[in-house]
Amino acid sequence: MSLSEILQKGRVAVNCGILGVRISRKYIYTHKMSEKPAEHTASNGFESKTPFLIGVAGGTASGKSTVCQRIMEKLGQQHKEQTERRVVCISQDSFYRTLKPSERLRAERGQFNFDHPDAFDDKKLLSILKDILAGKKVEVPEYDYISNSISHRSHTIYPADVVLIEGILVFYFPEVRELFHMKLFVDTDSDTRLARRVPRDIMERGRDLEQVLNQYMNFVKPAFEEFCLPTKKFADVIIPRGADNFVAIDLIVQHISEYLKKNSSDKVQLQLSTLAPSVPSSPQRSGKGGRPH
Ligand SMILES: Nc1ncnc2c1ncn2[C@@H]1O[C@H](COP(=O)(O)OP(=O)(O)O)[C@@H](O)[C@H]1O
Ligand SMILES: O=c1ccn([C@@H]2O[C@H](COP(=O)(O)O)[C@@H](O)[C@H]2O)c(=O)[nH]1
Repeated sequence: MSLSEILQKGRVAVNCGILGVRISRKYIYTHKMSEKPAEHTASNGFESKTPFLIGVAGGTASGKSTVCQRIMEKLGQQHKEQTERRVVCISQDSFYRTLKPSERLRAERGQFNFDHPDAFDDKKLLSILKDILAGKKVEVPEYDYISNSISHRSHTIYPADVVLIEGILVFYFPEVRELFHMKLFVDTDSDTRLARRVPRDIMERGRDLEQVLNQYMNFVKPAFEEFCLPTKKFADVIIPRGADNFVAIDLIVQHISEYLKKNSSDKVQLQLSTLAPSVPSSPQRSGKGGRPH
């Protein structure tokens, strides 16, 4: 059964161990109304030909970016020129707010809470998302984790059919949350997340082991429990094990590709070469004997 068929079935909460699907009444309404998805009557108040906006939340290092990357790859978007992309991805990290001098000093000592909602400029995020939904081209800054600040570089996000926005707290701010047509939550076990965050922060974000562990225990873990985890309830689709969950990713890709196909009469043909369901080739992939997370 395809994800869209599941979506037509009514208000259900399914978790078959592979893919947790939680569908709100509002969401079903949106999709039942959208026989022609190109003109989806958005539940977010934006009507007609606005991009299909997908929020991807989950704890740090749960695999949000990797899941988005897989979705882009499977839709043949990853290697396209920015101007040609029909699916684009943005990170919430681009919307960290500028720190005051005293906060900057604390951040340098690993004593600033980057996992608290106050660390973000949610108004700016909201305004950019509204521009995207209005079909505008926007500039999204790059975040520099070494200097703990927005860098001088930015990416131009051209109007696209589908926009993914990933981040730890994308479902936290109600006005932002309400803009999404689809909400995904990447649900990866916390030990696995910590085991991934340590090497990533050391190798890619210029931290040392002590800093990473202190920050994790003092800020990341408590803030995850207080602010991120409670937003799981807003998700339409929960993806256990993140990017390892080939079945969930295939279902999501199938749903997006159906949307794109119906929306593509006047646009370039999609290259859906990799849409066939992935065949489990290892115990880890099939879930038999793989890592227990
Ligand atoms: N399924 C996976 N198996 C192994 N490593 C993974 C997997 N998913 C993500 N990673 C690695 O874990 C780290 C965090 O993943 P990432 O996708 O950046 O998470 P997030 O965007 O949620 O912070 C990265 O180094 C990434 O390469
Ligand atoms: O300057 C910064 C900004 C953020 N962080 C940490 O990043 C993660 C969010 O990014 P993910 O890719 O989702 O992990 C968050 O937990 C912050 O603690 C940082 O360390 N420094």
